[in-house]
Amino acid sequence: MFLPDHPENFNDVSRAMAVLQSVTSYRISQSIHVVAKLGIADLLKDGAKSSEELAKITDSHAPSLYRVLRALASIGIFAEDLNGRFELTPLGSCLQTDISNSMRASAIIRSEDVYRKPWGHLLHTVKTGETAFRHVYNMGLFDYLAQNPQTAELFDGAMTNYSATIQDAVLAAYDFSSIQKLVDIGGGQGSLIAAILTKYPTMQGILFDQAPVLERAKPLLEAFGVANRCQLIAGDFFSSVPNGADAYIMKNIIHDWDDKQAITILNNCYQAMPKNAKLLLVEAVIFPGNESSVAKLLDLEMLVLTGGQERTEAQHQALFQASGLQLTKIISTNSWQSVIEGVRP
Ligand SMILES: C[S@@+](CC[C@H](N)C(=O)[O-])C[C@H]1O[C@@H](n2cnc3c(N)ncnc32)[C@H](O)[C@@H]1O
Repeated sequence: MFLPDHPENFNDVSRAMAVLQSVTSYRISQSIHVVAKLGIADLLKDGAKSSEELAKITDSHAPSLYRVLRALASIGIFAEDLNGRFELTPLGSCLQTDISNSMRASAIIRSEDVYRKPWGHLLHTVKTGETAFRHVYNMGLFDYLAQNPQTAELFDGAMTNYSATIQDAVLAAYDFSSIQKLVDIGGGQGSLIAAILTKYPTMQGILFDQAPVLERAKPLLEAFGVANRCQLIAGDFFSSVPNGADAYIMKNIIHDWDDKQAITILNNCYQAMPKNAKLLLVEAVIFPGNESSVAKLLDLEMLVLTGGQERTEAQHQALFQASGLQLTKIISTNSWQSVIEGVRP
């Protein structure tokens, strides 16, 4: 956060500068987008390179690339040495491709048209309540992704990046040991179910998502060595979900949808669940108060892109109740997401 924690302690100029830093943060996101897209962090993983060398490999304009790298070095993304060569820093390392804490796909997609154009229409959403994405593209985000496979691949990669940052916290906070068969509804590329199946070697899994997404999930499940215990089932969670498992998990699904749609998905789970089966949501819970909150900012992505929302405990409770489910507990994790556990009574 750029804004000072206690703005009342700052003078007029420092307050104005703090606001200006937030207002101009696009300079940073656009610059990170460029270096992520050019794969600069991957090119630096074996050692420092000059902007001329990097420009030659990436077919770029060296003086312009230098200015972008210099600016990013000023905020710790890279470091420039005395010979004008750039090297990776711990922050810049996160822009590499094949590492567990990679944010490269996230950095790229955030400044692509699929995100950037709708964000330019936030005012329209605030004036009318219409989701900016629908206003711009005349369809929902997931229909757009189905029609744009390259963007969809990037989106899945960004979700996988995101998941990697919280799934250890989920595994540490929640005991899955009583579960024999777990269905991950809208599980994307399967990184969460793969991590759970790895920790629980006798558990069987089902990864449920749209067919093209499942195609992209196969390599990840194979890489984790769990493909033989994880069935892939394609379908539409607005119609039905696989029957008869003793637990169902949905990570960052319900927040994509408005209350009516969320209740339809939850009720389809209810219909498929045997008595006493568990439903687990991995979602943010919005708490009252003005503390800085990842969830309150992510909520704006839902406002702009999907038409969903991040929810308070009472709002989650109301969704469960309207779907026939009983919310049993909310377990906070060592991340900004919680595990919300429910049961089919
Ligand atoms: C925000 S992503 C979450 C992916 C994954 N759970 C994660 O946290 O990384 C939403 C997922 O829902 C899937 N999805 C969207 N609409 C769907 C539908 N109607 N039926 C099944 N899956 C759907 C998308 O393909 C995508 O994988």
